[in-house]
Amino acid sequence: MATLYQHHLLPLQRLPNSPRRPPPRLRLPTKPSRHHNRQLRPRAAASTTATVSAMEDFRRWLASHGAGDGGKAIPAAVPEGLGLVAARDLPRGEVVAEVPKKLWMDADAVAASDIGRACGGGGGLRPWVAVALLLLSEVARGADSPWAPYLAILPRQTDSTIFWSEEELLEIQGTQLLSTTVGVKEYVQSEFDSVQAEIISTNKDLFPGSITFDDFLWAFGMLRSRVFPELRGDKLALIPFADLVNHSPNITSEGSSWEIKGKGLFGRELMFSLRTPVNVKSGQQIYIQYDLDKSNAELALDYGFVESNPSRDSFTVTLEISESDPFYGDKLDIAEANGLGETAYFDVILNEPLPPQMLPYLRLLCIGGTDAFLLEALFRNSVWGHLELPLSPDNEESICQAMRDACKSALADYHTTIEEDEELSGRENLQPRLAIAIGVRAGEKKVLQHIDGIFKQREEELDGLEYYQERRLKDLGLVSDNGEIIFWE
Ligand SMILES: C[S@@+](CC[C@H](N)C(=O)[O-])C[C@H]1O[C@@H](n2cnc3c(N)ncnc32)[C@H](O)[C@@H]1O
Repeated sequence: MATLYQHHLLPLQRLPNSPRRPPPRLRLPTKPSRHHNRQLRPRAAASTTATVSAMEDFRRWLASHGAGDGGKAIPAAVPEGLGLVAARDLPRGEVVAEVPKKLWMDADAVAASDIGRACGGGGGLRPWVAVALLLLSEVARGADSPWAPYLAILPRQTDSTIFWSEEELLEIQGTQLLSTTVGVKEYVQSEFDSVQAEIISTNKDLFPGSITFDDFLWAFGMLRSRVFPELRGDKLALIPFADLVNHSPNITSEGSSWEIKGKGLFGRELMFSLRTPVNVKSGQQIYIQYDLDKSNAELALDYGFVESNPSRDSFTVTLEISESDPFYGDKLDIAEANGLGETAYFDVILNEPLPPQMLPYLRLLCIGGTDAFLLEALFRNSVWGHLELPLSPDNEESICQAMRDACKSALADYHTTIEEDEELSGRENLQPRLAIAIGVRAGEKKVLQHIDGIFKQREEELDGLEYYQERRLKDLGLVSDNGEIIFWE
């Protein structure tokens, strides 16, 4: 029988970011922004002044390195923290920021740095770990760092769930987002443990103060929220200036808003070039679309915001062939032959049909009794085709029941109802993190209700469906047009 995982309630006390941890000792950027945990650390008036001068330093730094593009976009304070504001009317497609490679924090910058020298060019490290270490070591250098004006304007936090306190995480109790957040932090912790042992503790000169897990998590969070999606993996790079551009849900164009091109003599100097995807009036903020494919949970985890668009509400259904299933081996063979495995993940989106392979996989999991003959080797090449349509009333009823039970039990694990969430979300002056929590948990529940609705409707239609045996008889010409079985007189 199938095992259905809806989500995992993870013990909060295991979060690596427990308040018992000592505060970070590395001096991280102090840019005040709305991302500061307002409840715990209200913005100090003095630091606002520091930001103004930090912004001026940053603009000067950009100008002195030939970054910009004729001053069309100006880094400025905006509701999302910092952003890019149009200095004049800009038509769609206009280049608004050009950033030469010498300013990027990427694998080549790591290789050329002391970090690169300390670890053989940095090539043995995961790309994000290498750039994270570069970021932290440059922060440690303070004013001596060539990137100092950029580092000074980076936020101390975003509203990504990786930065939430345990109390804030309680607001997403029972959600898949909590489970993912805990998993990501555990992953970052394990990477931190190894670089701490192998690089940080053995290169005290590069990291004169101690680097804590919170520092490393900050670096991870900066990369996660600022790297342009296509620049992941080996190409991972922080692009100062261009990375100030914020996201707007109103921009729905598919194409990329940026490119890397050669400039200068023989096009030798690489330049990151950002374009505005829409017309922007002078004084308005320039926005792009970060990623049309990300769910609200992914937006919350990566960037610390969500959208009210229902197509961002999604729930990942995890299905698994149970090892105790008497047909485990055959079912696994069939799943593998069709590109799936013992465990399969299906992202269901609100108000959209189920992913195409979900029903066949579910039917496979629930095969038993008189349908088991389909698992025989004789059917191996054709079985998936049969699974795409209902097999038998018993099998179809089992998948409906399994999914409806799973949805019911998942819905029972949330600590609020959709109605309560909707009431809360209508309140004024909602804290950004609470608004994210409400958006994600309401979205997950709506998707679970949507899945339940699909299987409820199917349950009601069970009698009217056509099953394998009828299809087979039809193929053999043994069923008349009105559905009667043809007998010989
Ligand atoms: C690439 S950075 C953009 C620059 C950033 N605003 C800053 O102050 O440095 C991405 C971060 O900007 C913020 N952001 C971008 N678009 C946003 C939006 N539509 N709503 C809320 N925050 C947004 C989030 O904190 C996100 O993690």
